[in-house]
Amino acid sequence: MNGIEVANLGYAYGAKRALDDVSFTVKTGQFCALLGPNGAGKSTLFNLLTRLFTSPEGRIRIAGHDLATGPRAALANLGIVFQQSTLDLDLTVRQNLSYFASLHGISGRDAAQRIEACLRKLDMLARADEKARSLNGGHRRRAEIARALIHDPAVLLLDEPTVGLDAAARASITGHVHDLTSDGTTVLWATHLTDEVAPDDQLIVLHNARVLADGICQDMCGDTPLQERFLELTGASV
Ligand SMILES: Nc1ncnc2c1ncn2[C@@H]1O[C@H](COP(=O)(O)OP(=O)(O)OP(=O)(O)O)[C@@H](O)[C@H]1O
Repeated sequence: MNGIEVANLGYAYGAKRALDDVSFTVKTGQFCALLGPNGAGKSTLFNLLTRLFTSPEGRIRIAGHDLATGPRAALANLGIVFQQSTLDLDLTVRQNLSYFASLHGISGRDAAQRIEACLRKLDMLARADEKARSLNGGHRRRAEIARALIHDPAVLLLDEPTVGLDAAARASITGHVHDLTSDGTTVLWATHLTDEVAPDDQLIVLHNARVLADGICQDMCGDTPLQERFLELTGASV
């Protein structure tokens, strides 16, 4: 089974085509970087994958579940990290995760064990009882990623999760999220930063509403640096 299947997806804002005949598959346990310049259609795609938007054009399957005909099962398999932080800054990290666990109907010992396990995956257990407000930007992001894993989703979506962070925090978060694939989590990571993509990641280049390229990064680039290859493909600046 694949983590994500998107087939012939289209979306328009009035006359403006934001996605046009977009198709791709992300295998279970694969890290997939969705790379595109501003306006490529990344946010629109995320809004469709999370069902904030719906479209009559095309089909989306999450962990084998059709998002249109089986939205409950599809969304239960989805963890989401939005570009803007949604932590409650007055709660501790543990309380933020506990709140999310409740929303998913998880409580008691089960919730406590999941919170510990998710925080451990992001190397955030030592900060569990600190208020979110006292954390730096990188740690806040790691807490949010841990929170997105609380219901053990098969697929994790992250929309430009490193925006506004320094190089060290970006590298740490990128590394932690790559590690999540080792237990079979499928990751779709939207970015416009080529240094967040590893050679064996799947890379989908989105430009002007269409998929320009889809493959394993090192196969796509050969000896050419990704930044250069990206510019060749899009003619855009990153
Ligand atoms: N509400 C809207 N009405 C009209 N056009 C829109 C609307 N939202 C987005 N668009 C257009 O649709 C296209 C795709 O936008 P989208 O936000 O999905 O791109 P993006 O890749 O996420 O860009 P960014 O990195 O800047 O967030 C762009 O040309 C954008 O101007």
